[in-house]
Amino acid sequence: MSTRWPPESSAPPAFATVEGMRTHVVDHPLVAHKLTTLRDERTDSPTFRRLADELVTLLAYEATRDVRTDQVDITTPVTATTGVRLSHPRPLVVPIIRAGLGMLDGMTRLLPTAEVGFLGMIRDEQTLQASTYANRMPEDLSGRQVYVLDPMLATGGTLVAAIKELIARGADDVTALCLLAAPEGVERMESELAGAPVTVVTAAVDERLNDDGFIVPGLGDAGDRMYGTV
Ligand SMILES: O=P(O)(O)OC[C@H]1O[C@H](OP(=O)(O)OP(=O)(O)O)[C@H](O)[C@@H]1O
Ligand SMILES: O=c1cc[nH]c(=O)[nH]1
Ligand SMILES: [Mg+2]
Repeated sequence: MSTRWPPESSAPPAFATVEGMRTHVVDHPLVAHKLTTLRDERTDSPTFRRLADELVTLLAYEATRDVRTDQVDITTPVTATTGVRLSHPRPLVVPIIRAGLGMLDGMTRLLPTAEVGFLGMIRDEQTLQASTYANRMPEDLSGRQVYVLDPMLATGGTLVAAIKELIARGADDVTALCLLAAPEGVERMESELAGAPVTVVTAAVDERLNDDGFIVPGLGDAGDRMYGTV
């Protein structure tokens, strides 16, 4: 079950569980407002970058709902009490270069102590196959929570490959933050990562992919719009 774009009704937020993988569509008027401007072809690169940054911070609020914490004792100016702090080891944030880099500041604004790793991936325009051209991540991710940043979940090839690599290194809890997802990509994630500890948090699940593998209605090529290469 997913909330589709355009919305058909004032449906409640979708939070679906399929064999372990969860898809969470953040249903909030501010998210919808910013996403609409992001989609608009008239939006220029500086505005696109600013909106992507703002949207990530809103998504991150939901995506970090299960971030691990430890109880700590503190003393306020009034009395002793208990609270929580983020656990060690710290979460790892992995932006998928190129377009995912535009989501990094928005994420680390909420998680300033997170470690950051990098994956450079590109999707072949003809075959739509994803390949990795850069990998700078800790070798051992045993027991780590990881947040992957990629604005577009289209066929799912990029995110499935990225998440398989993280799980192979030992990550035991992976959350992907995407600005937009296609139903085809969500279904591929659910089938190829069935049973894996994976959550997708997105601002919307759109209608479909077109013949070129682009999300419809989508927002075009996120990397090109972010970095002005159109
Ligand atoms: O779900 P998929 O079908 O794999 O497509 C999604 C990927 O495509 C885009 O990257 P692109 O290859 O355009 O690289 P870029 O970020 O450098 O522009 C996007 O940023 C995702 O990483
Ligand atoms: O619609 C799409 C699909 C893949 N990558 C993008 O940037 N946009
Ligand atoms: Mg691109």
